[in-house]
Amino acid sequence: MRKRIVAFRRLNQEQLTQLRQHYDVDFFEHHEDADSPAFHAALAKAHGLITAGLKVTPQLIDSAPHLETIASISVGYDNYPLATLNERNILLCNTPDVLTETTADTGFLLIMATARRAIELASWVKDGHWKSSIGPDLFGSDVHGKTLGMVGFGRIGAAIARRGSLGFGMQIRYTMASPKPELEKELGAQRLSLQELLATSDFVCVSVPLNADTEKLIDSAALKRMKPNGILINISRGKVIDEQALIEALNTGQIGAAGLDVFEQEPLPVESPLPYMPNVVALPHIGSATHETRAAMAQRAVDNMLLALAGSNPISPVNPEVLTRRASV
Ligand SMILES: NC(=O)C1=CN([C@@H]2O[C@H](COP(=O)(O)OP(=O)(O)OC[C@H]3O[C@@H](n4cnc5c(N)ncnc54)[C@H](OP(=O)(O)O)[C@@H]3O)[C@@H](O)[C@H]2O)C=CC1
Ligand SMILES: O=CC(=O)O
Repeated sequence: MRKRIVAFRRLNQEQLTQLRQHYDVDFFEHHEDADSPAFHAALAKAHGLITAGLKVTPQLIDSAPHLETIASISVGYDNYPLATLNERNILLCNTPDVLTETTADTGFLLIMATARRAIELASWVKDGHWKSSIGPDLFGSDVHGKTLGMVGFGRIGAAIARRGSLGFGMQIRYTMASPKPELEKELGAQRLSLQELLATSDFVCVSVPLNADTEKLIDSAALKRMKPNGILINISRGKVIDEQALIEALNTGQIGAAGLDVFEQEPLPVESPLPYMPNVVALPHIGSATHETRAAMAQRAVDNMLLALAGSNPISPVNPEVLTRRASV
């Protein structure tokens, strides 16, 4: 009997055809489908789950007794109950590398847009305020030559730092990462404690994963340590920052501005003040959202799934210990 795959969002026809050469595939294209009886019925029979943006709970895993492999169309895996997956010997795969440069582009877009007040001033022009040349009340601040503090210095953090150092002559600091001697050499990066980095960086850019250690890492005390005109960028996950504390810090002028791609709750609740604050650039979680990169991520998920269900090693497993355990049975 052919194995079955549930595919939830973001796959194109070619990718579905590729999967269907080997497996029966139930495809659910829309976010709302996750609440449908058809989705749950399909999951009850599935050996593989390919998904983007689905909150996978232990209960959901319980309702999928045949599940062997999950291929997430994302690099972050805070949406998955890793302990439950490990208990059930379910392999989880993600999509590192293929989205690194695009997400770093978005990170740098936030740096530029906040420092130069680009969104605020574009609205100002649209609203018909441009009657004469602008004065200092609308000036921004330089990006080149400034200090960029990376909270997390992995794939995406390093790619943002590279843009800052090589393109804009920024001084790079990093924290919340093991020592990176090669990057220190390449970029002149300096490893500091979180407290030192916050106090000395013009831009603080968060690129750590969300987990128990990093939740609310940037809290009210951390925000108080930042420079008065400091700019906070978040390209990782909303819950790494205490959002209420951030709103207060922005309102009281404790920090200069924030560029945010991610939020505690997504989509951002309509009552959130963040998108309306002049010193905030709020984007709808578009770190990797280009045609090229989203296609590459979906393809990586398909490749991971095909390899894993065929009993081979996938390209990017999150919990490879499952493979070792399977091999020893
Ligand atoms: N906005 C968006 O659309 C996107 C957001 N993301 C987010 O960005 C995150 C980072 O991605 P990526 O750079 O590829 O990941 P990496 O694993 O390459 O980098 C993570 C960095 O965080 C550091 N780190 C610090 N504390 C922890 C901890 N408690 N647990 C794990 N790592 C820690 C790591 O340290 P060390 O170097 O010592 O391992 C590493 O430097 C993703 O997890 C995801 O949440 C990713 C893609 C798009
Ligand atoms: O947020 C996106 C991801 O790939 O993680």
